[in-house]
Order: sequence, then structure tokens, then C-alpha cells
Amino acid sequence: MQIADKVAAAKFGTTQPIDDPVREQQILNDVAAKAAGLGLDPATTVRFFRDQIEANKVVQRGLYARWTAHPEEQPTVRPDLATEVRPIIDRLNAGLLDQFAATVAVRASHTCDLRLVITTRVVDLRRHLDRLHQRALVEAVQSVCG
Ligand SMILES: O=C(O)C(=O)C[C@]1(C(=O)O)C=C[C@@H](O)C=C1
Repeated sequence: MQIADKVAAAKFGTTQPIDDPVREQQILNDVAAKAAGLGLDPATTVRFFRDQIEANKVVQRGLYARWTAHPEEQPTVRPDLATEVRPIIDRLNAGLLDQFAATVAVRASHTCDLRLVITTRVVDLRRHLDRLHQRALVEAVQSVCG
């Protein structure tokens, strides 16, 4: 979700569709392959990363609608998807995977749901999230616990 605004800016006004199933499958295959080596359940890990992708698309679709309705809010620069944006996504995903592995115990704990609610709220307040990004954040963290 952190990168979704940049992805939308890279694609808006181009023929590159929001949905890229080939790229999604590459990401999910990659995390599934790495999950086992980190002692993670591949299915759980894939579910978490699928949520990140869906959250990303929630933001992209919302920004497309906003920018179409309010052209004055359209981005003025278009970052390059392949050379600028996807390398950042790869780095974010590597960090997320590390964190997913580092938090196995706390995510399984009975305090996870409460911690997640608090942390999500803190992120919301710190980042001054609008409704669109709040919705995406909820989607992104929905399967963190358990
Ligand atoms: O890389 C893209 O094209 C994105 O839009 C990002 C992303 C992702 O979250 O990694 C989201 C949607 C696409 O279907 C593929 C990947």
C-alpha cells in the first residue's frame, strides 16, 4: 500500500492496465518459494501477499477515479513502472517477508488482534490517511493474525 500511489502515477494515462496477473503470479511464486526457507507456511504467506496486491489495487482504482473526476489532482510526473516502481515493490516485499517471518510468534498470540487494531490506528494517524488509504490498509492487514 505504501507504493500504490506511485504505481497509479506510473500507469495512469498509459495503456498499462491496473491488473497484471503475470506479475502478480511471479510475486506469489517468489514468496511461496522463499517462505519454506524461512520456516513459514507457504499458503499463509501467499495469502498475506495477495492481500498486499489487492490493497494496492484498491488504491490504484480509487486514485484513477479521483484523478478522472478531478483532473487538477492528476500527477504531474510519471515514474517508470519497470525501472523505478517495481524495484521499490521488490524491496518492500523482501522487507515484508522478513517481518512476516520475524513476527510468527506475536502473530499467533492471542494479543495479535488487539495489537493490530492499535498499530493500524497509529499508522492511520501518523500518516493522515484518507478514506481510500484507510480502506486499503484494512484490506492489507486482514490476515496478519492467526
Ligand atoms: O506492478 C504492478 O503493475 C502493480 O500494479 C503492483 C501490483 C503489486 O501489488 O505488486 C498490483 C497489481 C498488479 O496486478 C501487479 C502487481
